[in-house]
This record gives sequence, structure tokens and C-alpha cells, in this order.
Amino acid sequence: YHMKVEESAVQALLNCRDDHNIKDFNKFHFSPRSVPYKHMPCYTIKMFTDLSFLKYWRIKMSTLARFILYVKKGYRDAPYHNWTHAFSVAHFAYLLIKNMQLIEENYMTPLQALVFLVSCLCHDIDHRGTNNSFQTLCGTVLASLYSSEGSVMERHHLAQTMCILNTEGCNIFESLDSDDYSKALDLLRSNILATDLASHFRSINKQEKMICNKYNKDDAKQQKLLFEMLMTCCDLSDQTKDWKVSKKTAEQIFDEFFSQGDLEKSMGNAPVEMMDRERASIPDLQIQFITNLVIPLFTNLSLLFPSAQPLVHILEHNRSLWEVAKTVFHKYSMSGTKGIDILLDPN
Ligand SMILES: COc1ccc(Cl)c(-c2nnc3c(C)nc4ccc(C(=O)NCC(C)C)cc4n23)c1
Ligand SMILES: [Mg+2]
Ligand SMILES: [Zn+2]
Repeated sequence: YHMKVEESAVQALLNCRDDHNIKDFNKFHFSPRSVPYKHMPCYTIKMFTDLSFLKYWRIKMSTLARFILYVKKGYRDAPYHNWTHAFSVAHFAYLLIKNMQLIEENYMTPLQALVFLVSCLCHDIDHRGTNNSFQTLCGTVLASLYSSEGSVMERHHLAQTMCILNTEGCNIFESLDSDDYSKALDLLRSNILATDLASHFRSINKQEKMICNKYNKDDAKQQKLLFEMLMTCCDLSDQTKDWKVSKKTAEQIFDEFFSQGDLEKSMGNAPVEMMDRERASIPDLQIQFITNLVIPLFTNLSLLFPSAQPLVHILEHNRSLWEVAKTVFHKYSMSGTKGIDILLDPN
């Protein structure tokens, strides 16, 4: 289920005459979170037009505008898992397609690139700010629907996306022939399910092996692994931006985590340390997350695309700033997110 989007809003988006030439929009150092919130739908359209998806796939501008507004409306105002997150994840997909020339270099067909961008935009639709274990632990409706297959939230994000595609005037894939249409939906499903961190852990070793043994663009299994890896890169891409962005993202994430922890406590369940505002050390958790997950992932990306190498250096620099944060936190014996604010950017 999702709320209706007014046709007046669709018209307004079609008439948006934003300057559109925001500086460095297609560079890796650009932070999509610096785009004004009300211009995000406009800049989402810009990504599709910039990649010439509309011409190539005969997507009506009004259909794309309506689709984007339904997707935006499908997100809730959680501290982190909201429309701004969706826009920033999709923006990183746009950067990868453009800067790594994924289509020109035959890493992706034009269809796979279109679905990659759409998957990122939709990958967290209707997120409630609680994770998969919360669904199962509390026996939510979503758990009753999907917990037997796992990836509870991701299956819901996919279901919501399908619902929007089946809404009058929103099916951006309507002009695809039936073969391309079913390929698009299969890839959409695989991409969205790949954003479950648990499935990332299961495939990271295969990704590593594939990249170290000379990636083969024509092997469908390797292609699937690459798309899964790229989805996680996009989902975690805030960490490749400057310190202010990655610090602010961490604040939003732990705001969400600690609210889940509070909710679990109020239900008589003890939250994991990461979600317990009394026990969690944000600097330690960020150092672990960047060390164990983000850096290995972007190192693999840079092995395949050397132009991603600078992103790994930014990750290492941001991690070193969390090391600094650690000393500051302990010196002032801080907990929760309040300690982060006093951190002057030491650069
Ligand atoms: C790709 O899917 C997701 C889903 C949800 C989230 Cl919040 C994230 C995510 N995006 N940025 C971050 C940052 C900066 N820190 C994080 C610290 C911990 C965890 C976490 O879930 N840890 C438990 C797990 C390892 C068993 C996730 C974090 N995270 C990514
Ligand atoms: Mg997710
Ligand atoms: Zn996400």
C-alpha cells in the first residue's frame, strides 16, 4: 500500500527549472546530500536524462516523474533510512555508470544500467528504521510474510517497488519487450535482495576470488556477483565522502539504532550493544565497520576499477578521524552521539 501522489505534484516536477548544472554533480567528491531536499526529484530526473535512459528506453518523462514521486512518497521519515538516503545511493550508482563507463566498457548492458539505478532508488522503500532481526524478534507483520526466506526488509522493499511499477502511469519499464521486461524484474529482485548485509557477508569471498582471477564480463554468474558488490558500494557510499558527511551519516544511523534499542528495552528485550545507547561506543563501532566491511569492499572495487583507488584513501582517512574521536570521547567520557559534535574537523 502507498499514498497517492497528486497530479499537480507531477506537473510541478515536470516544470522544475532548477539550474541543473550544480558544480561537479558527476564527480566522486560531490555529496548528493548537499542537494536541497526539494530539488532531489529534479536531480533524479537529471541522472536518467544524463545517462540517456529516456531516449534509449522510450520512457515518457511524465511516467518517470510520477514514478520518482511515488518512490519518494514510499519512504518514511526515519533518521537514516529515508528518501535522502535513497537519492544518495542512486547518485553513487550514477557516478559509477558515468565515471567507470560501465556501459561503454561492457560491464553492463544499457538495460542492466537502467535497472541498477532504479534498484538503488527503491532499495529501502518503506523502511521503518528497524533491522531484520527486530522484525523476527518482535514478530512483525513483515516477519510473518517473509521471515521463512530471510532478508525480511529487503523482500518488503522489493514488494513495494513492484506495487509502484504496477500503479497507473508509473511503469517506467512499460515499453520494454517481454524478454527485457522479465530480465529487468529478475535483476531488480537480485539487486534489492543483495542490499541485505547478511547476504553481502555470504558473497564477499566469491567477489574477492572473482576479482583476483581476472573478471570475465561474459560470465553471467560473475556479472551477478559484480552487481551485488556494486549495490553494497552504493549503499555504503556516504563513507567515501568527506568527514562531515560520513560523521553526519553515522549520527543518523546511531540515532536510528538507539531508537530501536530503546524500543526493544520497552518491550522487555535486551538490545545488542550496537543498539544500546548506554553501552555502544560509536567510534569503535565505526572503526570496526569501516575496517571489516567498507575498506575490503572498496579495495575490491579499486582492484577492478583503479579510478576508485582514491575512495579507499578517503575511507582510511575517515577511519583515522574516528581513531581521534575515540580519544576525545574517552577523555570527556562521552557516550551516544553528543560527543561527535564537539569534534572540530582536524583537517
Ligand atoms: C548495506 O546494508 C546496510 C543496512 C543497514 C545499515 Cl545501518 C547499513 C550501514 N550503512 N552505513 C553504515 C555505517 C556507517 N555503519 C554501520 C554500522 C553497523 C551496521 C550494521 O548493520 N551492523 C550489523 C551487521 C554488520 C551484522 C551498519 C552500518 N551502516 C548498511
Ligand atoms: Mg536496506
Ligand atoms: Zn540502504
